[in-house]
Amino acid sequence: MEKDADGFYTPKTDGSKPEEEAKAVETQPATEPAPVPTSASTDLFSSTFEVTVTLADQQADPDSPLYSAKSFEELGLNPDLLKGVYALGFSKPSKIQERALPLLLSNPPQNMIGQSQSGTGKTAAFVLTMLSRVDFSKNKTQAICLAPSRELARQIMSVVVAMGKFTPVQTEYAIKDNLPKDVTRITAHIVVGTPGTMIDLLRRKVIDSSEIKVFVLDEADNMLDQDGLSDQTLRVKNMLPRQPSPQIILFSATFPDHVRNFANKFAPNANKIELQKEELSVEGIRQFYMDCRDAEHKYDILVSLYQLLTIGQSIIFCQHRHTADRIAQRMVAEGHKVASLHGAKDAAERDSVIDSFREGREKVLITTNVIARGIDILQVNMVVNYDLPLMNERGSQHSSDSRPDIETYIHRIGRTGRFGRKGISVNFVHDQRTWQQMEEIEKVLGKKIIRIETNDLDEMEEAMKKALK
Ligand SMILES: Nc1ncnc2c1ncn2[C@@H]1O[C@H](COP(=O)(O)OP(=O)(O)OP(=O)(O)O)[C@@H](O)[C@H]1O
Repeated sequence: MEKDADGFYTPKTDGSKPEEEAKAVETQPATEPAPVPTSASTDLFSSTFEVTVTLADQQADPDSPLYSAKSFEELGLNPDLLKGVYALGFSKPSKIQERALPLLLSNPPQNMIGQSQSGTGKTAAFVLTMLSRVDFSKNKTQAICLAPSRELARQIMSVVVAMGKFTPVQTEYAIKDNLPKDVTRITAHIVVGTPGTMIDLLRRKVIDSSEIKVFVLDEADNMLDQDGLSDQTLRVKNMLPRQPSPQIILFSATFPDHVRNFANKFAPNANKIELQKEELSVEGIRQFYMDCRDAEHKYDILVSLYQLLTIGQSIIFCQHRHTADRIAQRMVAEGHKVASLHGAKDAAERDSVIDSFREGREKVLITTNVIARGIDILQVNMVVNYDLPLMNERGSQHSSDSRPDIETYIHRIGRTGRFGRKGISVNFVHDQRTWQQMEEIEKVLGKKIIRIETNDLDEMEEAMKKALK
C-alpha cells in the first residue's frame, strides 16, 4: 500500500469494470472517501505529548483487547488478503480478529454476533470475511454491508478497497446521491451502504440479490434497535435469498439486552463473542467532567478549551443539529476554526466536512450523534459531550425519556482511544438533571468520571497531559 509522507494510504481506484457494465453504473463513487490513516506499529500518537506504552506492548498483554496469540497467517486468510493486511501496517491480529476470523471463515458458513470494544478492529474482521467469500470470477453482487451513516459506509468502503488491493474486487456504494438516478444494474462484488438506499436498489432489482452470500451489519445493535433502523434492516434481509440464506454477521461494541434477543432471531444459530458489562469501555480513555453554571456557561467553557481541543483533534457532540450549527457559527465569528456536521446537511457537504476533518485540515468538529458510531480517526484525542446523549434522541418511542443513553455514550467516547491509543472525554454538566444523568453513566460503566474545575485551565491541561501519557 502506498503511503504518503503523513502515513496515509491512497485507496485503490477500481477501474477494472467491464465496458457494458460501466455504462450501467459508474464504478467509481462520485466522492471518494478520504484516505484512512494506517496504524504504524509503534508510532502510537503524534502530538506534543509523549507516549510511553507501545502498541507492541499492548498486543503482548493477555488482558488487552488487542492481544492475540496467533499471527494473521494462522487465521486462514488467502495470500492476496494477507498482503492487503500487511500493506495496511497491521502486524498482529487483535483479540476480536483472532477469535472471530476462524469462525467467520469456516465452512459451512455460520452466522456471527460479535462484540468487542470500540477501536479494536472489528471492521477488518468482517471486511476480510466479505473479501474471502467473494468469487471474483463472477460479476455479481455477493456481499453487502450496512452501516447507520454515510460517513461510516464510506469509511468501511475505504477498508474494503485497501484490504482488497491485491484482489480484483469491484465495489459499489449504496448511499444517497452517489449513483446516477437512472442506474439499472450494479454488478460489483461488494456493496456497502445505508439501509434506505440499499432497499431502493434491491427493490428496483438494480442489485440482483440471488448470489448474495454474506450480509454484514456494522453497528448492529443500532441497525436492529426498534428505535433505530430495524424496520429498514429487516426489509433488506427479506429481499435476500432464503435458501441458502446468506451468512449473517453482526458486529458492535454494544449489544443491550433488548436488542440481543432480536439479534439472536435475526442471525439464528450464530457463533457469539460477547463482552461483560464491566469490559465495555476502553481502558485508554480517561473520562472527565466539568461543572458549568448554566447552559450559556457551557459555551464559554468550550471556547476557553479551544487551545486544548486543537492539540490533537476533537469531536464535540451536541444533542441537536441547530446547537451544533449555532456553536460552530459563534466560534467561527469569534475567530476560531471549527467545522460542523449533521444529518441535515447535503451529501456533498457532509462528505467534504468529514474528509477535511479526516485529513486534519479541520481540528475541531462539532456534531450530533450522526458520527457517534464507528468513525475511526486516529488523531482524535478528545471528545466533548457538550450535551450528554439521552434516550429520547433515539426515536419517537422514547420522546419523554431523559435517561442517559449509555450505548451512545460508549460509542461517542470511543471516537478517541483507538487501537490502544490514549484519549480523553469531557462531559459538560450544568444542572441537577444533567448531573444525575452523568452519575448514572458512571454507575453503569463502573468507571470514575473525574471532576475538573472550570476556572482552572492549567489543571485541565495538566490532567490532559497525564491522561494522554
Ligand atoms: N491488527 C491490527 N493491527 C493494527 N491496527 C489495527 C488492527 N486492526 C485494526 N487496526 C486499526 O485499528 C483502528 C480501529 O479499528 P476499527 O475501526 O475496525 O475498530 P472497531 O472495532 O470497528 O471500532 P468501533 O466499535 O468504534 O466501530 C483502525 O484504525 C484500524 O486500521
